[in-house]
Amino acid sequence: MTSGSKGDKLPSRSPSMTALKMLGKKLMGSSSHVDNAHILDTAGSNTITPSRRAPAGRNRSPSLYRKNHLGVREHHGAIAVESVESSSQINDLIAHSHNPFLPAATNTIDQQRAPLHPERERTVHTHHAQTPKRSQSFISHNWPEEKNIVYNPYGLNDIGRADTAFIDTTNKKDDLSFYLHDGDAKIRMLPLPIKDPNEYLPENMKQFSVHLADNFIFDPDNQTIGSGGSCEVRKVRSVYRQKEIYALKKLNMIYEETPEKFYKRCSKEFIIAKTLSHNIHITSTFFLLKVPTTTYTTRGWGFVMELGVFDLFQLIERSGWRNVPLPEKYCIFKQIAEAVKFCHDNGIAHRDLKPENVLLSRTGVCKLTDFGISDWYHTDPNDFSSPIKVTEGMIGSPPYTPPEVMYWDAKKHYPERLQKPYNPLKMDTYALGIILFTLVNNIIPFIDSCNTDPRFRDYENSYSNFINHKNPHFREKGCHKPGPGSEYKLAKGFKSTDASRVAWRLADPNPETRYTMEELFEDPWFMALETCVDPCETNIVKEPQLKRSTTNDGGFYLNEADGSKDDFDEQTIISQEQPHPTQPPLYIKKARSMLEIAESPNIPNDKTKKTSLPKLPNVEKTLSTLNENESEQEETVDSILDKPTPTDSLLDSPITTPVLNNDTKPKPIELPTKEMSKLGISRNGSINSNIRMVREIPSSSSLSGSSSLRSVELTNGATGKKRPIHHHLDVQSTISHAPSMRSLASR
Ligand SMILES: Nc1ncnc2c1ncn2[C@@H]1O[C@H](COP(=O)(O)OP(=O)(O)OP(=O)(O)O)[C@@H](O)[C@H]1O
Repeated sequence: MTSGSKGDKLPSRSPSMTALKMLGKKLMGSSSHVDNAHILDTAGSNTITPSRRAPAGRNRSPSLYRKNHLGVREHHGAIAVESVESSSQINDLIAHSHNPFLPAATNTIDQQRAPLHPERERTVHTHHAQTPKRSQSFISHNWPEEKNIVYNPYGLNDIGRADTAFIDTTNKKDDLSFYLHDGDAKIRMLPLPIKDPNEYLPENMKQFSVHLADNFIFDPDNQTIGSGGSCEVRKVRSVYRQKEIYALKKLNMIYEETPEKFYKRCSKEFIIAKTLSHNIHITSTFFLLKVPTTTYTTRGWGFVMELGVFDLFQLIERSGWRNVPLPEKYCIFKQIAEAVKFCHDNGIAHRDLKPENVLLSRTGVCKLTDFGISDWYHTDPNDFSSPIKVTEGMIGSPPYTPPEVMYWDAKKHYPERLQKPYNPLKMDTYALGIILFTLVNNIIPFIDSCNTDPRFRDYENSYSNFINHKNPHFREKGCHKPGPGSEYKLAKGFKSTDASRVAWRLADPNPETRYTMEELFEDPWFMALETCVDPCETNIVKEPQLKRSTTNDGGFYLNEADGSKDDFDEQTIISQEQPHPTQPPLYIKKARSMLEIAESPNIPNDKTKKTSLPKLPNVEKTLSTLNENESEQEETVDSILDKPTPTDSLLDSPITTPVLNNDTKPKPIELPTKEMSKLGISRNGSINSNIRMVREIPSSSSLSGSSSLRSVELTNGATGKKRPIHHHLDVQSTISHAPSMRSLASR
């Protein structure tokens, strides 16, 4: 059961933090943070440079929920990659931003030479101020700098490509993709041809098939089950086993992003997500595929992922959440902590932890997702003994973003001296602390983790008060004395001074003394927490089968591994119809007769030879639905994919629990240098990928109720997936359609 009615067919925008903030406003009886600009004027003069004070009543975005990704830069241990820019400098760069890909010709030349000083070539570029036509929902977002585009010997692929003309996003006249909207002003269309994801993936991740339509079909209800700043999430089914349902995270190119940057950003997210897809607390990400244009989706790239039932935010916002016993909340917290630990153990900092990025499986297992701004945190991503790479710039989602990162928020106008490189791991531990506060108090503790927020100032004062008067050793390593008690507003809800210790130590405003993950896992209270999931359980969702792969000439290859499976009992013939005079024929298959199957159960399977395979049903339908204008286009695989894919009316199978059967152990990340170069990732692992905007929350109707899930959990008990201690999905909701939240969020 979700926050919305089951019959609701309209995808609802997420109330997200806006809703929490609204709730916070109600519960805490304080003025909204939209009014906080004046606080800047009244805050201590030592922290705010008068000349930089925000004018009272400055016009902030109606959307309080936002992610800022302005001017993120990385340091490599002691080696600074470039001089520190202040907010004002960043703003200057915004005003004079240029795209490192520019001009296209220069860019391709640049790609052919190794820079003498790659770091120097990374300059900060932001687009925050000069977006010509930004949709309302993007107003509050800072745009990622264009940086870290380094020597890319493989970028030669771009030479002569149609999309090189689109690289200049600062010059809208030349950027034809700017005009290629799908009707939604937010989303830009990628120029054709859509690039092959394999071009951007390291050898060990290259995929047999790169087209969604080869092996998947859209779920018939075709609903958006979630969306974020640069994605929309829909259900897809395996062509072969239609009961197997997965999530397709369709990635959108956004304003100011070049196609090349889009490809690099998405492939980086995919590589990280896939690398981590070996843990029960990480949402499995399977494939990075080309997605065709459909009735509701524009062409592009998308991830096929494990399907979550809903995210943790949606659970917390339910009215019944406040009745959830603390041990169950702590169980959720520990599961998230396990996920974060796994990321860190694998060299990755998540950097955007928040309830929206924790999905719940059908059996109530918490799974971390959204690695869109995650990064390798070692200076050498392949060497886990190398120093931690510190970060600069504003990233993340307030209030889960710690104070040391908030100093980089240009909107806060903090003095430069406060903007110091920070440890991304401490970002994650701080966010864990805020998540724990939120789980326990049913509300975020404050809106921004910085002193422009009066609630945060209260918290800081309480922190100092507790240390000065109650426990002077509180911040010392190994001190497990009781934390603050019920006399402190943000400790009361824990009903345990041990639990409050953990929350406060994690959300320590001072990063130097903040709990590390190691300290968290050594904390006696945390260690004693019982979870309903065995943390050693490595079973993850079964990877969908890829059996067919479209070739460049429109035919298909058969996957040797899967091709002889008995559920694939067709034979192929060559179609008489040719899609285009210049194109070779499409290969289609006809069903084999029972006699033929009996005579030869297995299909001859020679992977070196192109096997004639069926033109997929959806592609066939697609071809028949070409509209006049589009049919004038030369038909390539890409153009076929670009046509609407009709939904398959035969799909009416009930949703079933994906099979959990993978025993793969976590592996350290191994990313060859050349592959990293190809991705535009420097040796320090940095890449400009920090693009975040307003998110939406799935329509509740797309999500299943929990009553049937309990039985799933119990029947699966024998496989050891989850101990039936808690059922985290059983949270009542009586305010599923709070209009104020929805309407505010959808403004
Ligand atoms: N695999 C999935 N199964 C079900 N729902 C999902 C899945 N992945 C994402 N969602 C839903 O879509 C939302 C947005 O997804 P995600 O956070 O990955 O996108 P994003 O563009 O990075 O969003 P944001 O801007 O909030 O970070 C999630 O909060 C969740 O509600």
